[in-house]
Amino acid sequence: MTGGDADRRELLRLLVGPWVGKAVAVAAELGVADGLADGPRTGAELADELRVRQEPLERLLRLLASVDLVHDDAGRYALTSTGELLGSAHPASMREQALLYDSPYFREAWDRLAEGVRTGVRPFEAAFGEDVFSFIASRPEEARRFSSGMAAGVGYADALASSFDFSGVSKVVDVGGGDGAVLEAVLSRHEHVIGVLMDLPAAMEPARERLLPYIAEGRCTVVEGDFLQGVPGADAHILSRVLHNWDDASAQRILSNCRAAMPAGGGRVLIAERVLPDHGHPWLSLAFDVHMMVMTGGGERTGSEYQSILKQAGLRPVGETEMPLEMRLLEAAPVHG
Ligand SMILES: C[S@@+](CC[C@H](N)C(=O)[O-])C[C@H]1O[C@@H](n2cnc3c(N)ncnc32)[C@H](O)[C@@H]1O
Repeated sequence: MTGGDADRRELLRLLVGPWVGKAVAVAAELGVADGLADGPRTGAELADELRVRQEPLERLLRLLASVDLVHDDAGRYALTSTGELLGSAHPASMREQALLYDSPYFREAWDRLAEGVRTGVRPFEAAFGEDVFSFIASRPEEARRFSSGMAAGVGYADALASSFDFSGVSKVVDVGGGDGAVLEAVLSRHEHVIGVLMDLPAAMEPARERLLPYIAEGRCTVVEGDFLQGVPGADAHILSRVLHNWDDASAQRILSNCRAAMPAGGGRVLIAERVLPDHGHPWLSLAFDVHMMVMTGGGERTGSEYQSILKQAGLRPVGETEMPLEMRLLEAAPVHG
């Protein structure tokens, strides 16, 4: 029978999803994981440390326990391995991603989803009258939060740096490289490679901060530029989570600009994206597909859709590797080269 208790609970689980997401973001904001990083605490100890009220904190913690972010350790709250990722000092910390996804402008853009589906307008632009990158450009606090939130979501950077054979590459350009988390992974693993990070002005400061050791060594430069106009030359161009922000015409333009900046007879474009399968419903990739529709007017593509935009840009796929978080590394080479 349909409409039984199990169906209703399942639907309710989805409907209250935003409440749970908000509770996780609030835990990140209050520093719950930092407060538990050195070991289990009673509710009273944690409330004292975080300077919050014990009773509402314990109710928040009970909800976090229901989704396996904390657990009961002999009457004290302790982090699970998932909960540890909300700690700001964790090497793979996702705290900044939790804070970014809770940004009011993310929510306001999502509030326009119905309008976007009804009329085809871009929800972010309907909400704010400009595109997301212009919006961020005039708000330094949001630019910083965007950079650190994106960097916290780059849990595939080491996989990218080790999946591709960089032995024949002397110079790499990270096109739209954000705060440089991907380029940092490449430069740290491949000491013979020099790198250029290219992005909009708002990304310059966080990128220079992260890449400072490599800039000091003379192995890295950080440059402002518009990838729709052109990109610096290199043996390899990285496009990590860039193409999914753009419609096909602009994505082709970015790829053509990389193609034009490749050395005669070679070069690679390394595309890190979620690639939609022809069949099946991978929830993470599909959630990001709708998120891209809301935020940028872009979207995730299937393998054949990537092949088609590569072809239009004079490129051909030459390799594909699975990475964590449903990400893939697509390698492309010039069609004639
Ligand atoms: C989704 S972020 C990805 C950042 C980084 N590659 C990563 O994977 O973490 C997209 C990046 O594209 C940059 N961007 C947007 N429009 C650009 C343009 N016209 N020229 C250069 N960079 C641009 C943004 O500033 C942002 O850093």
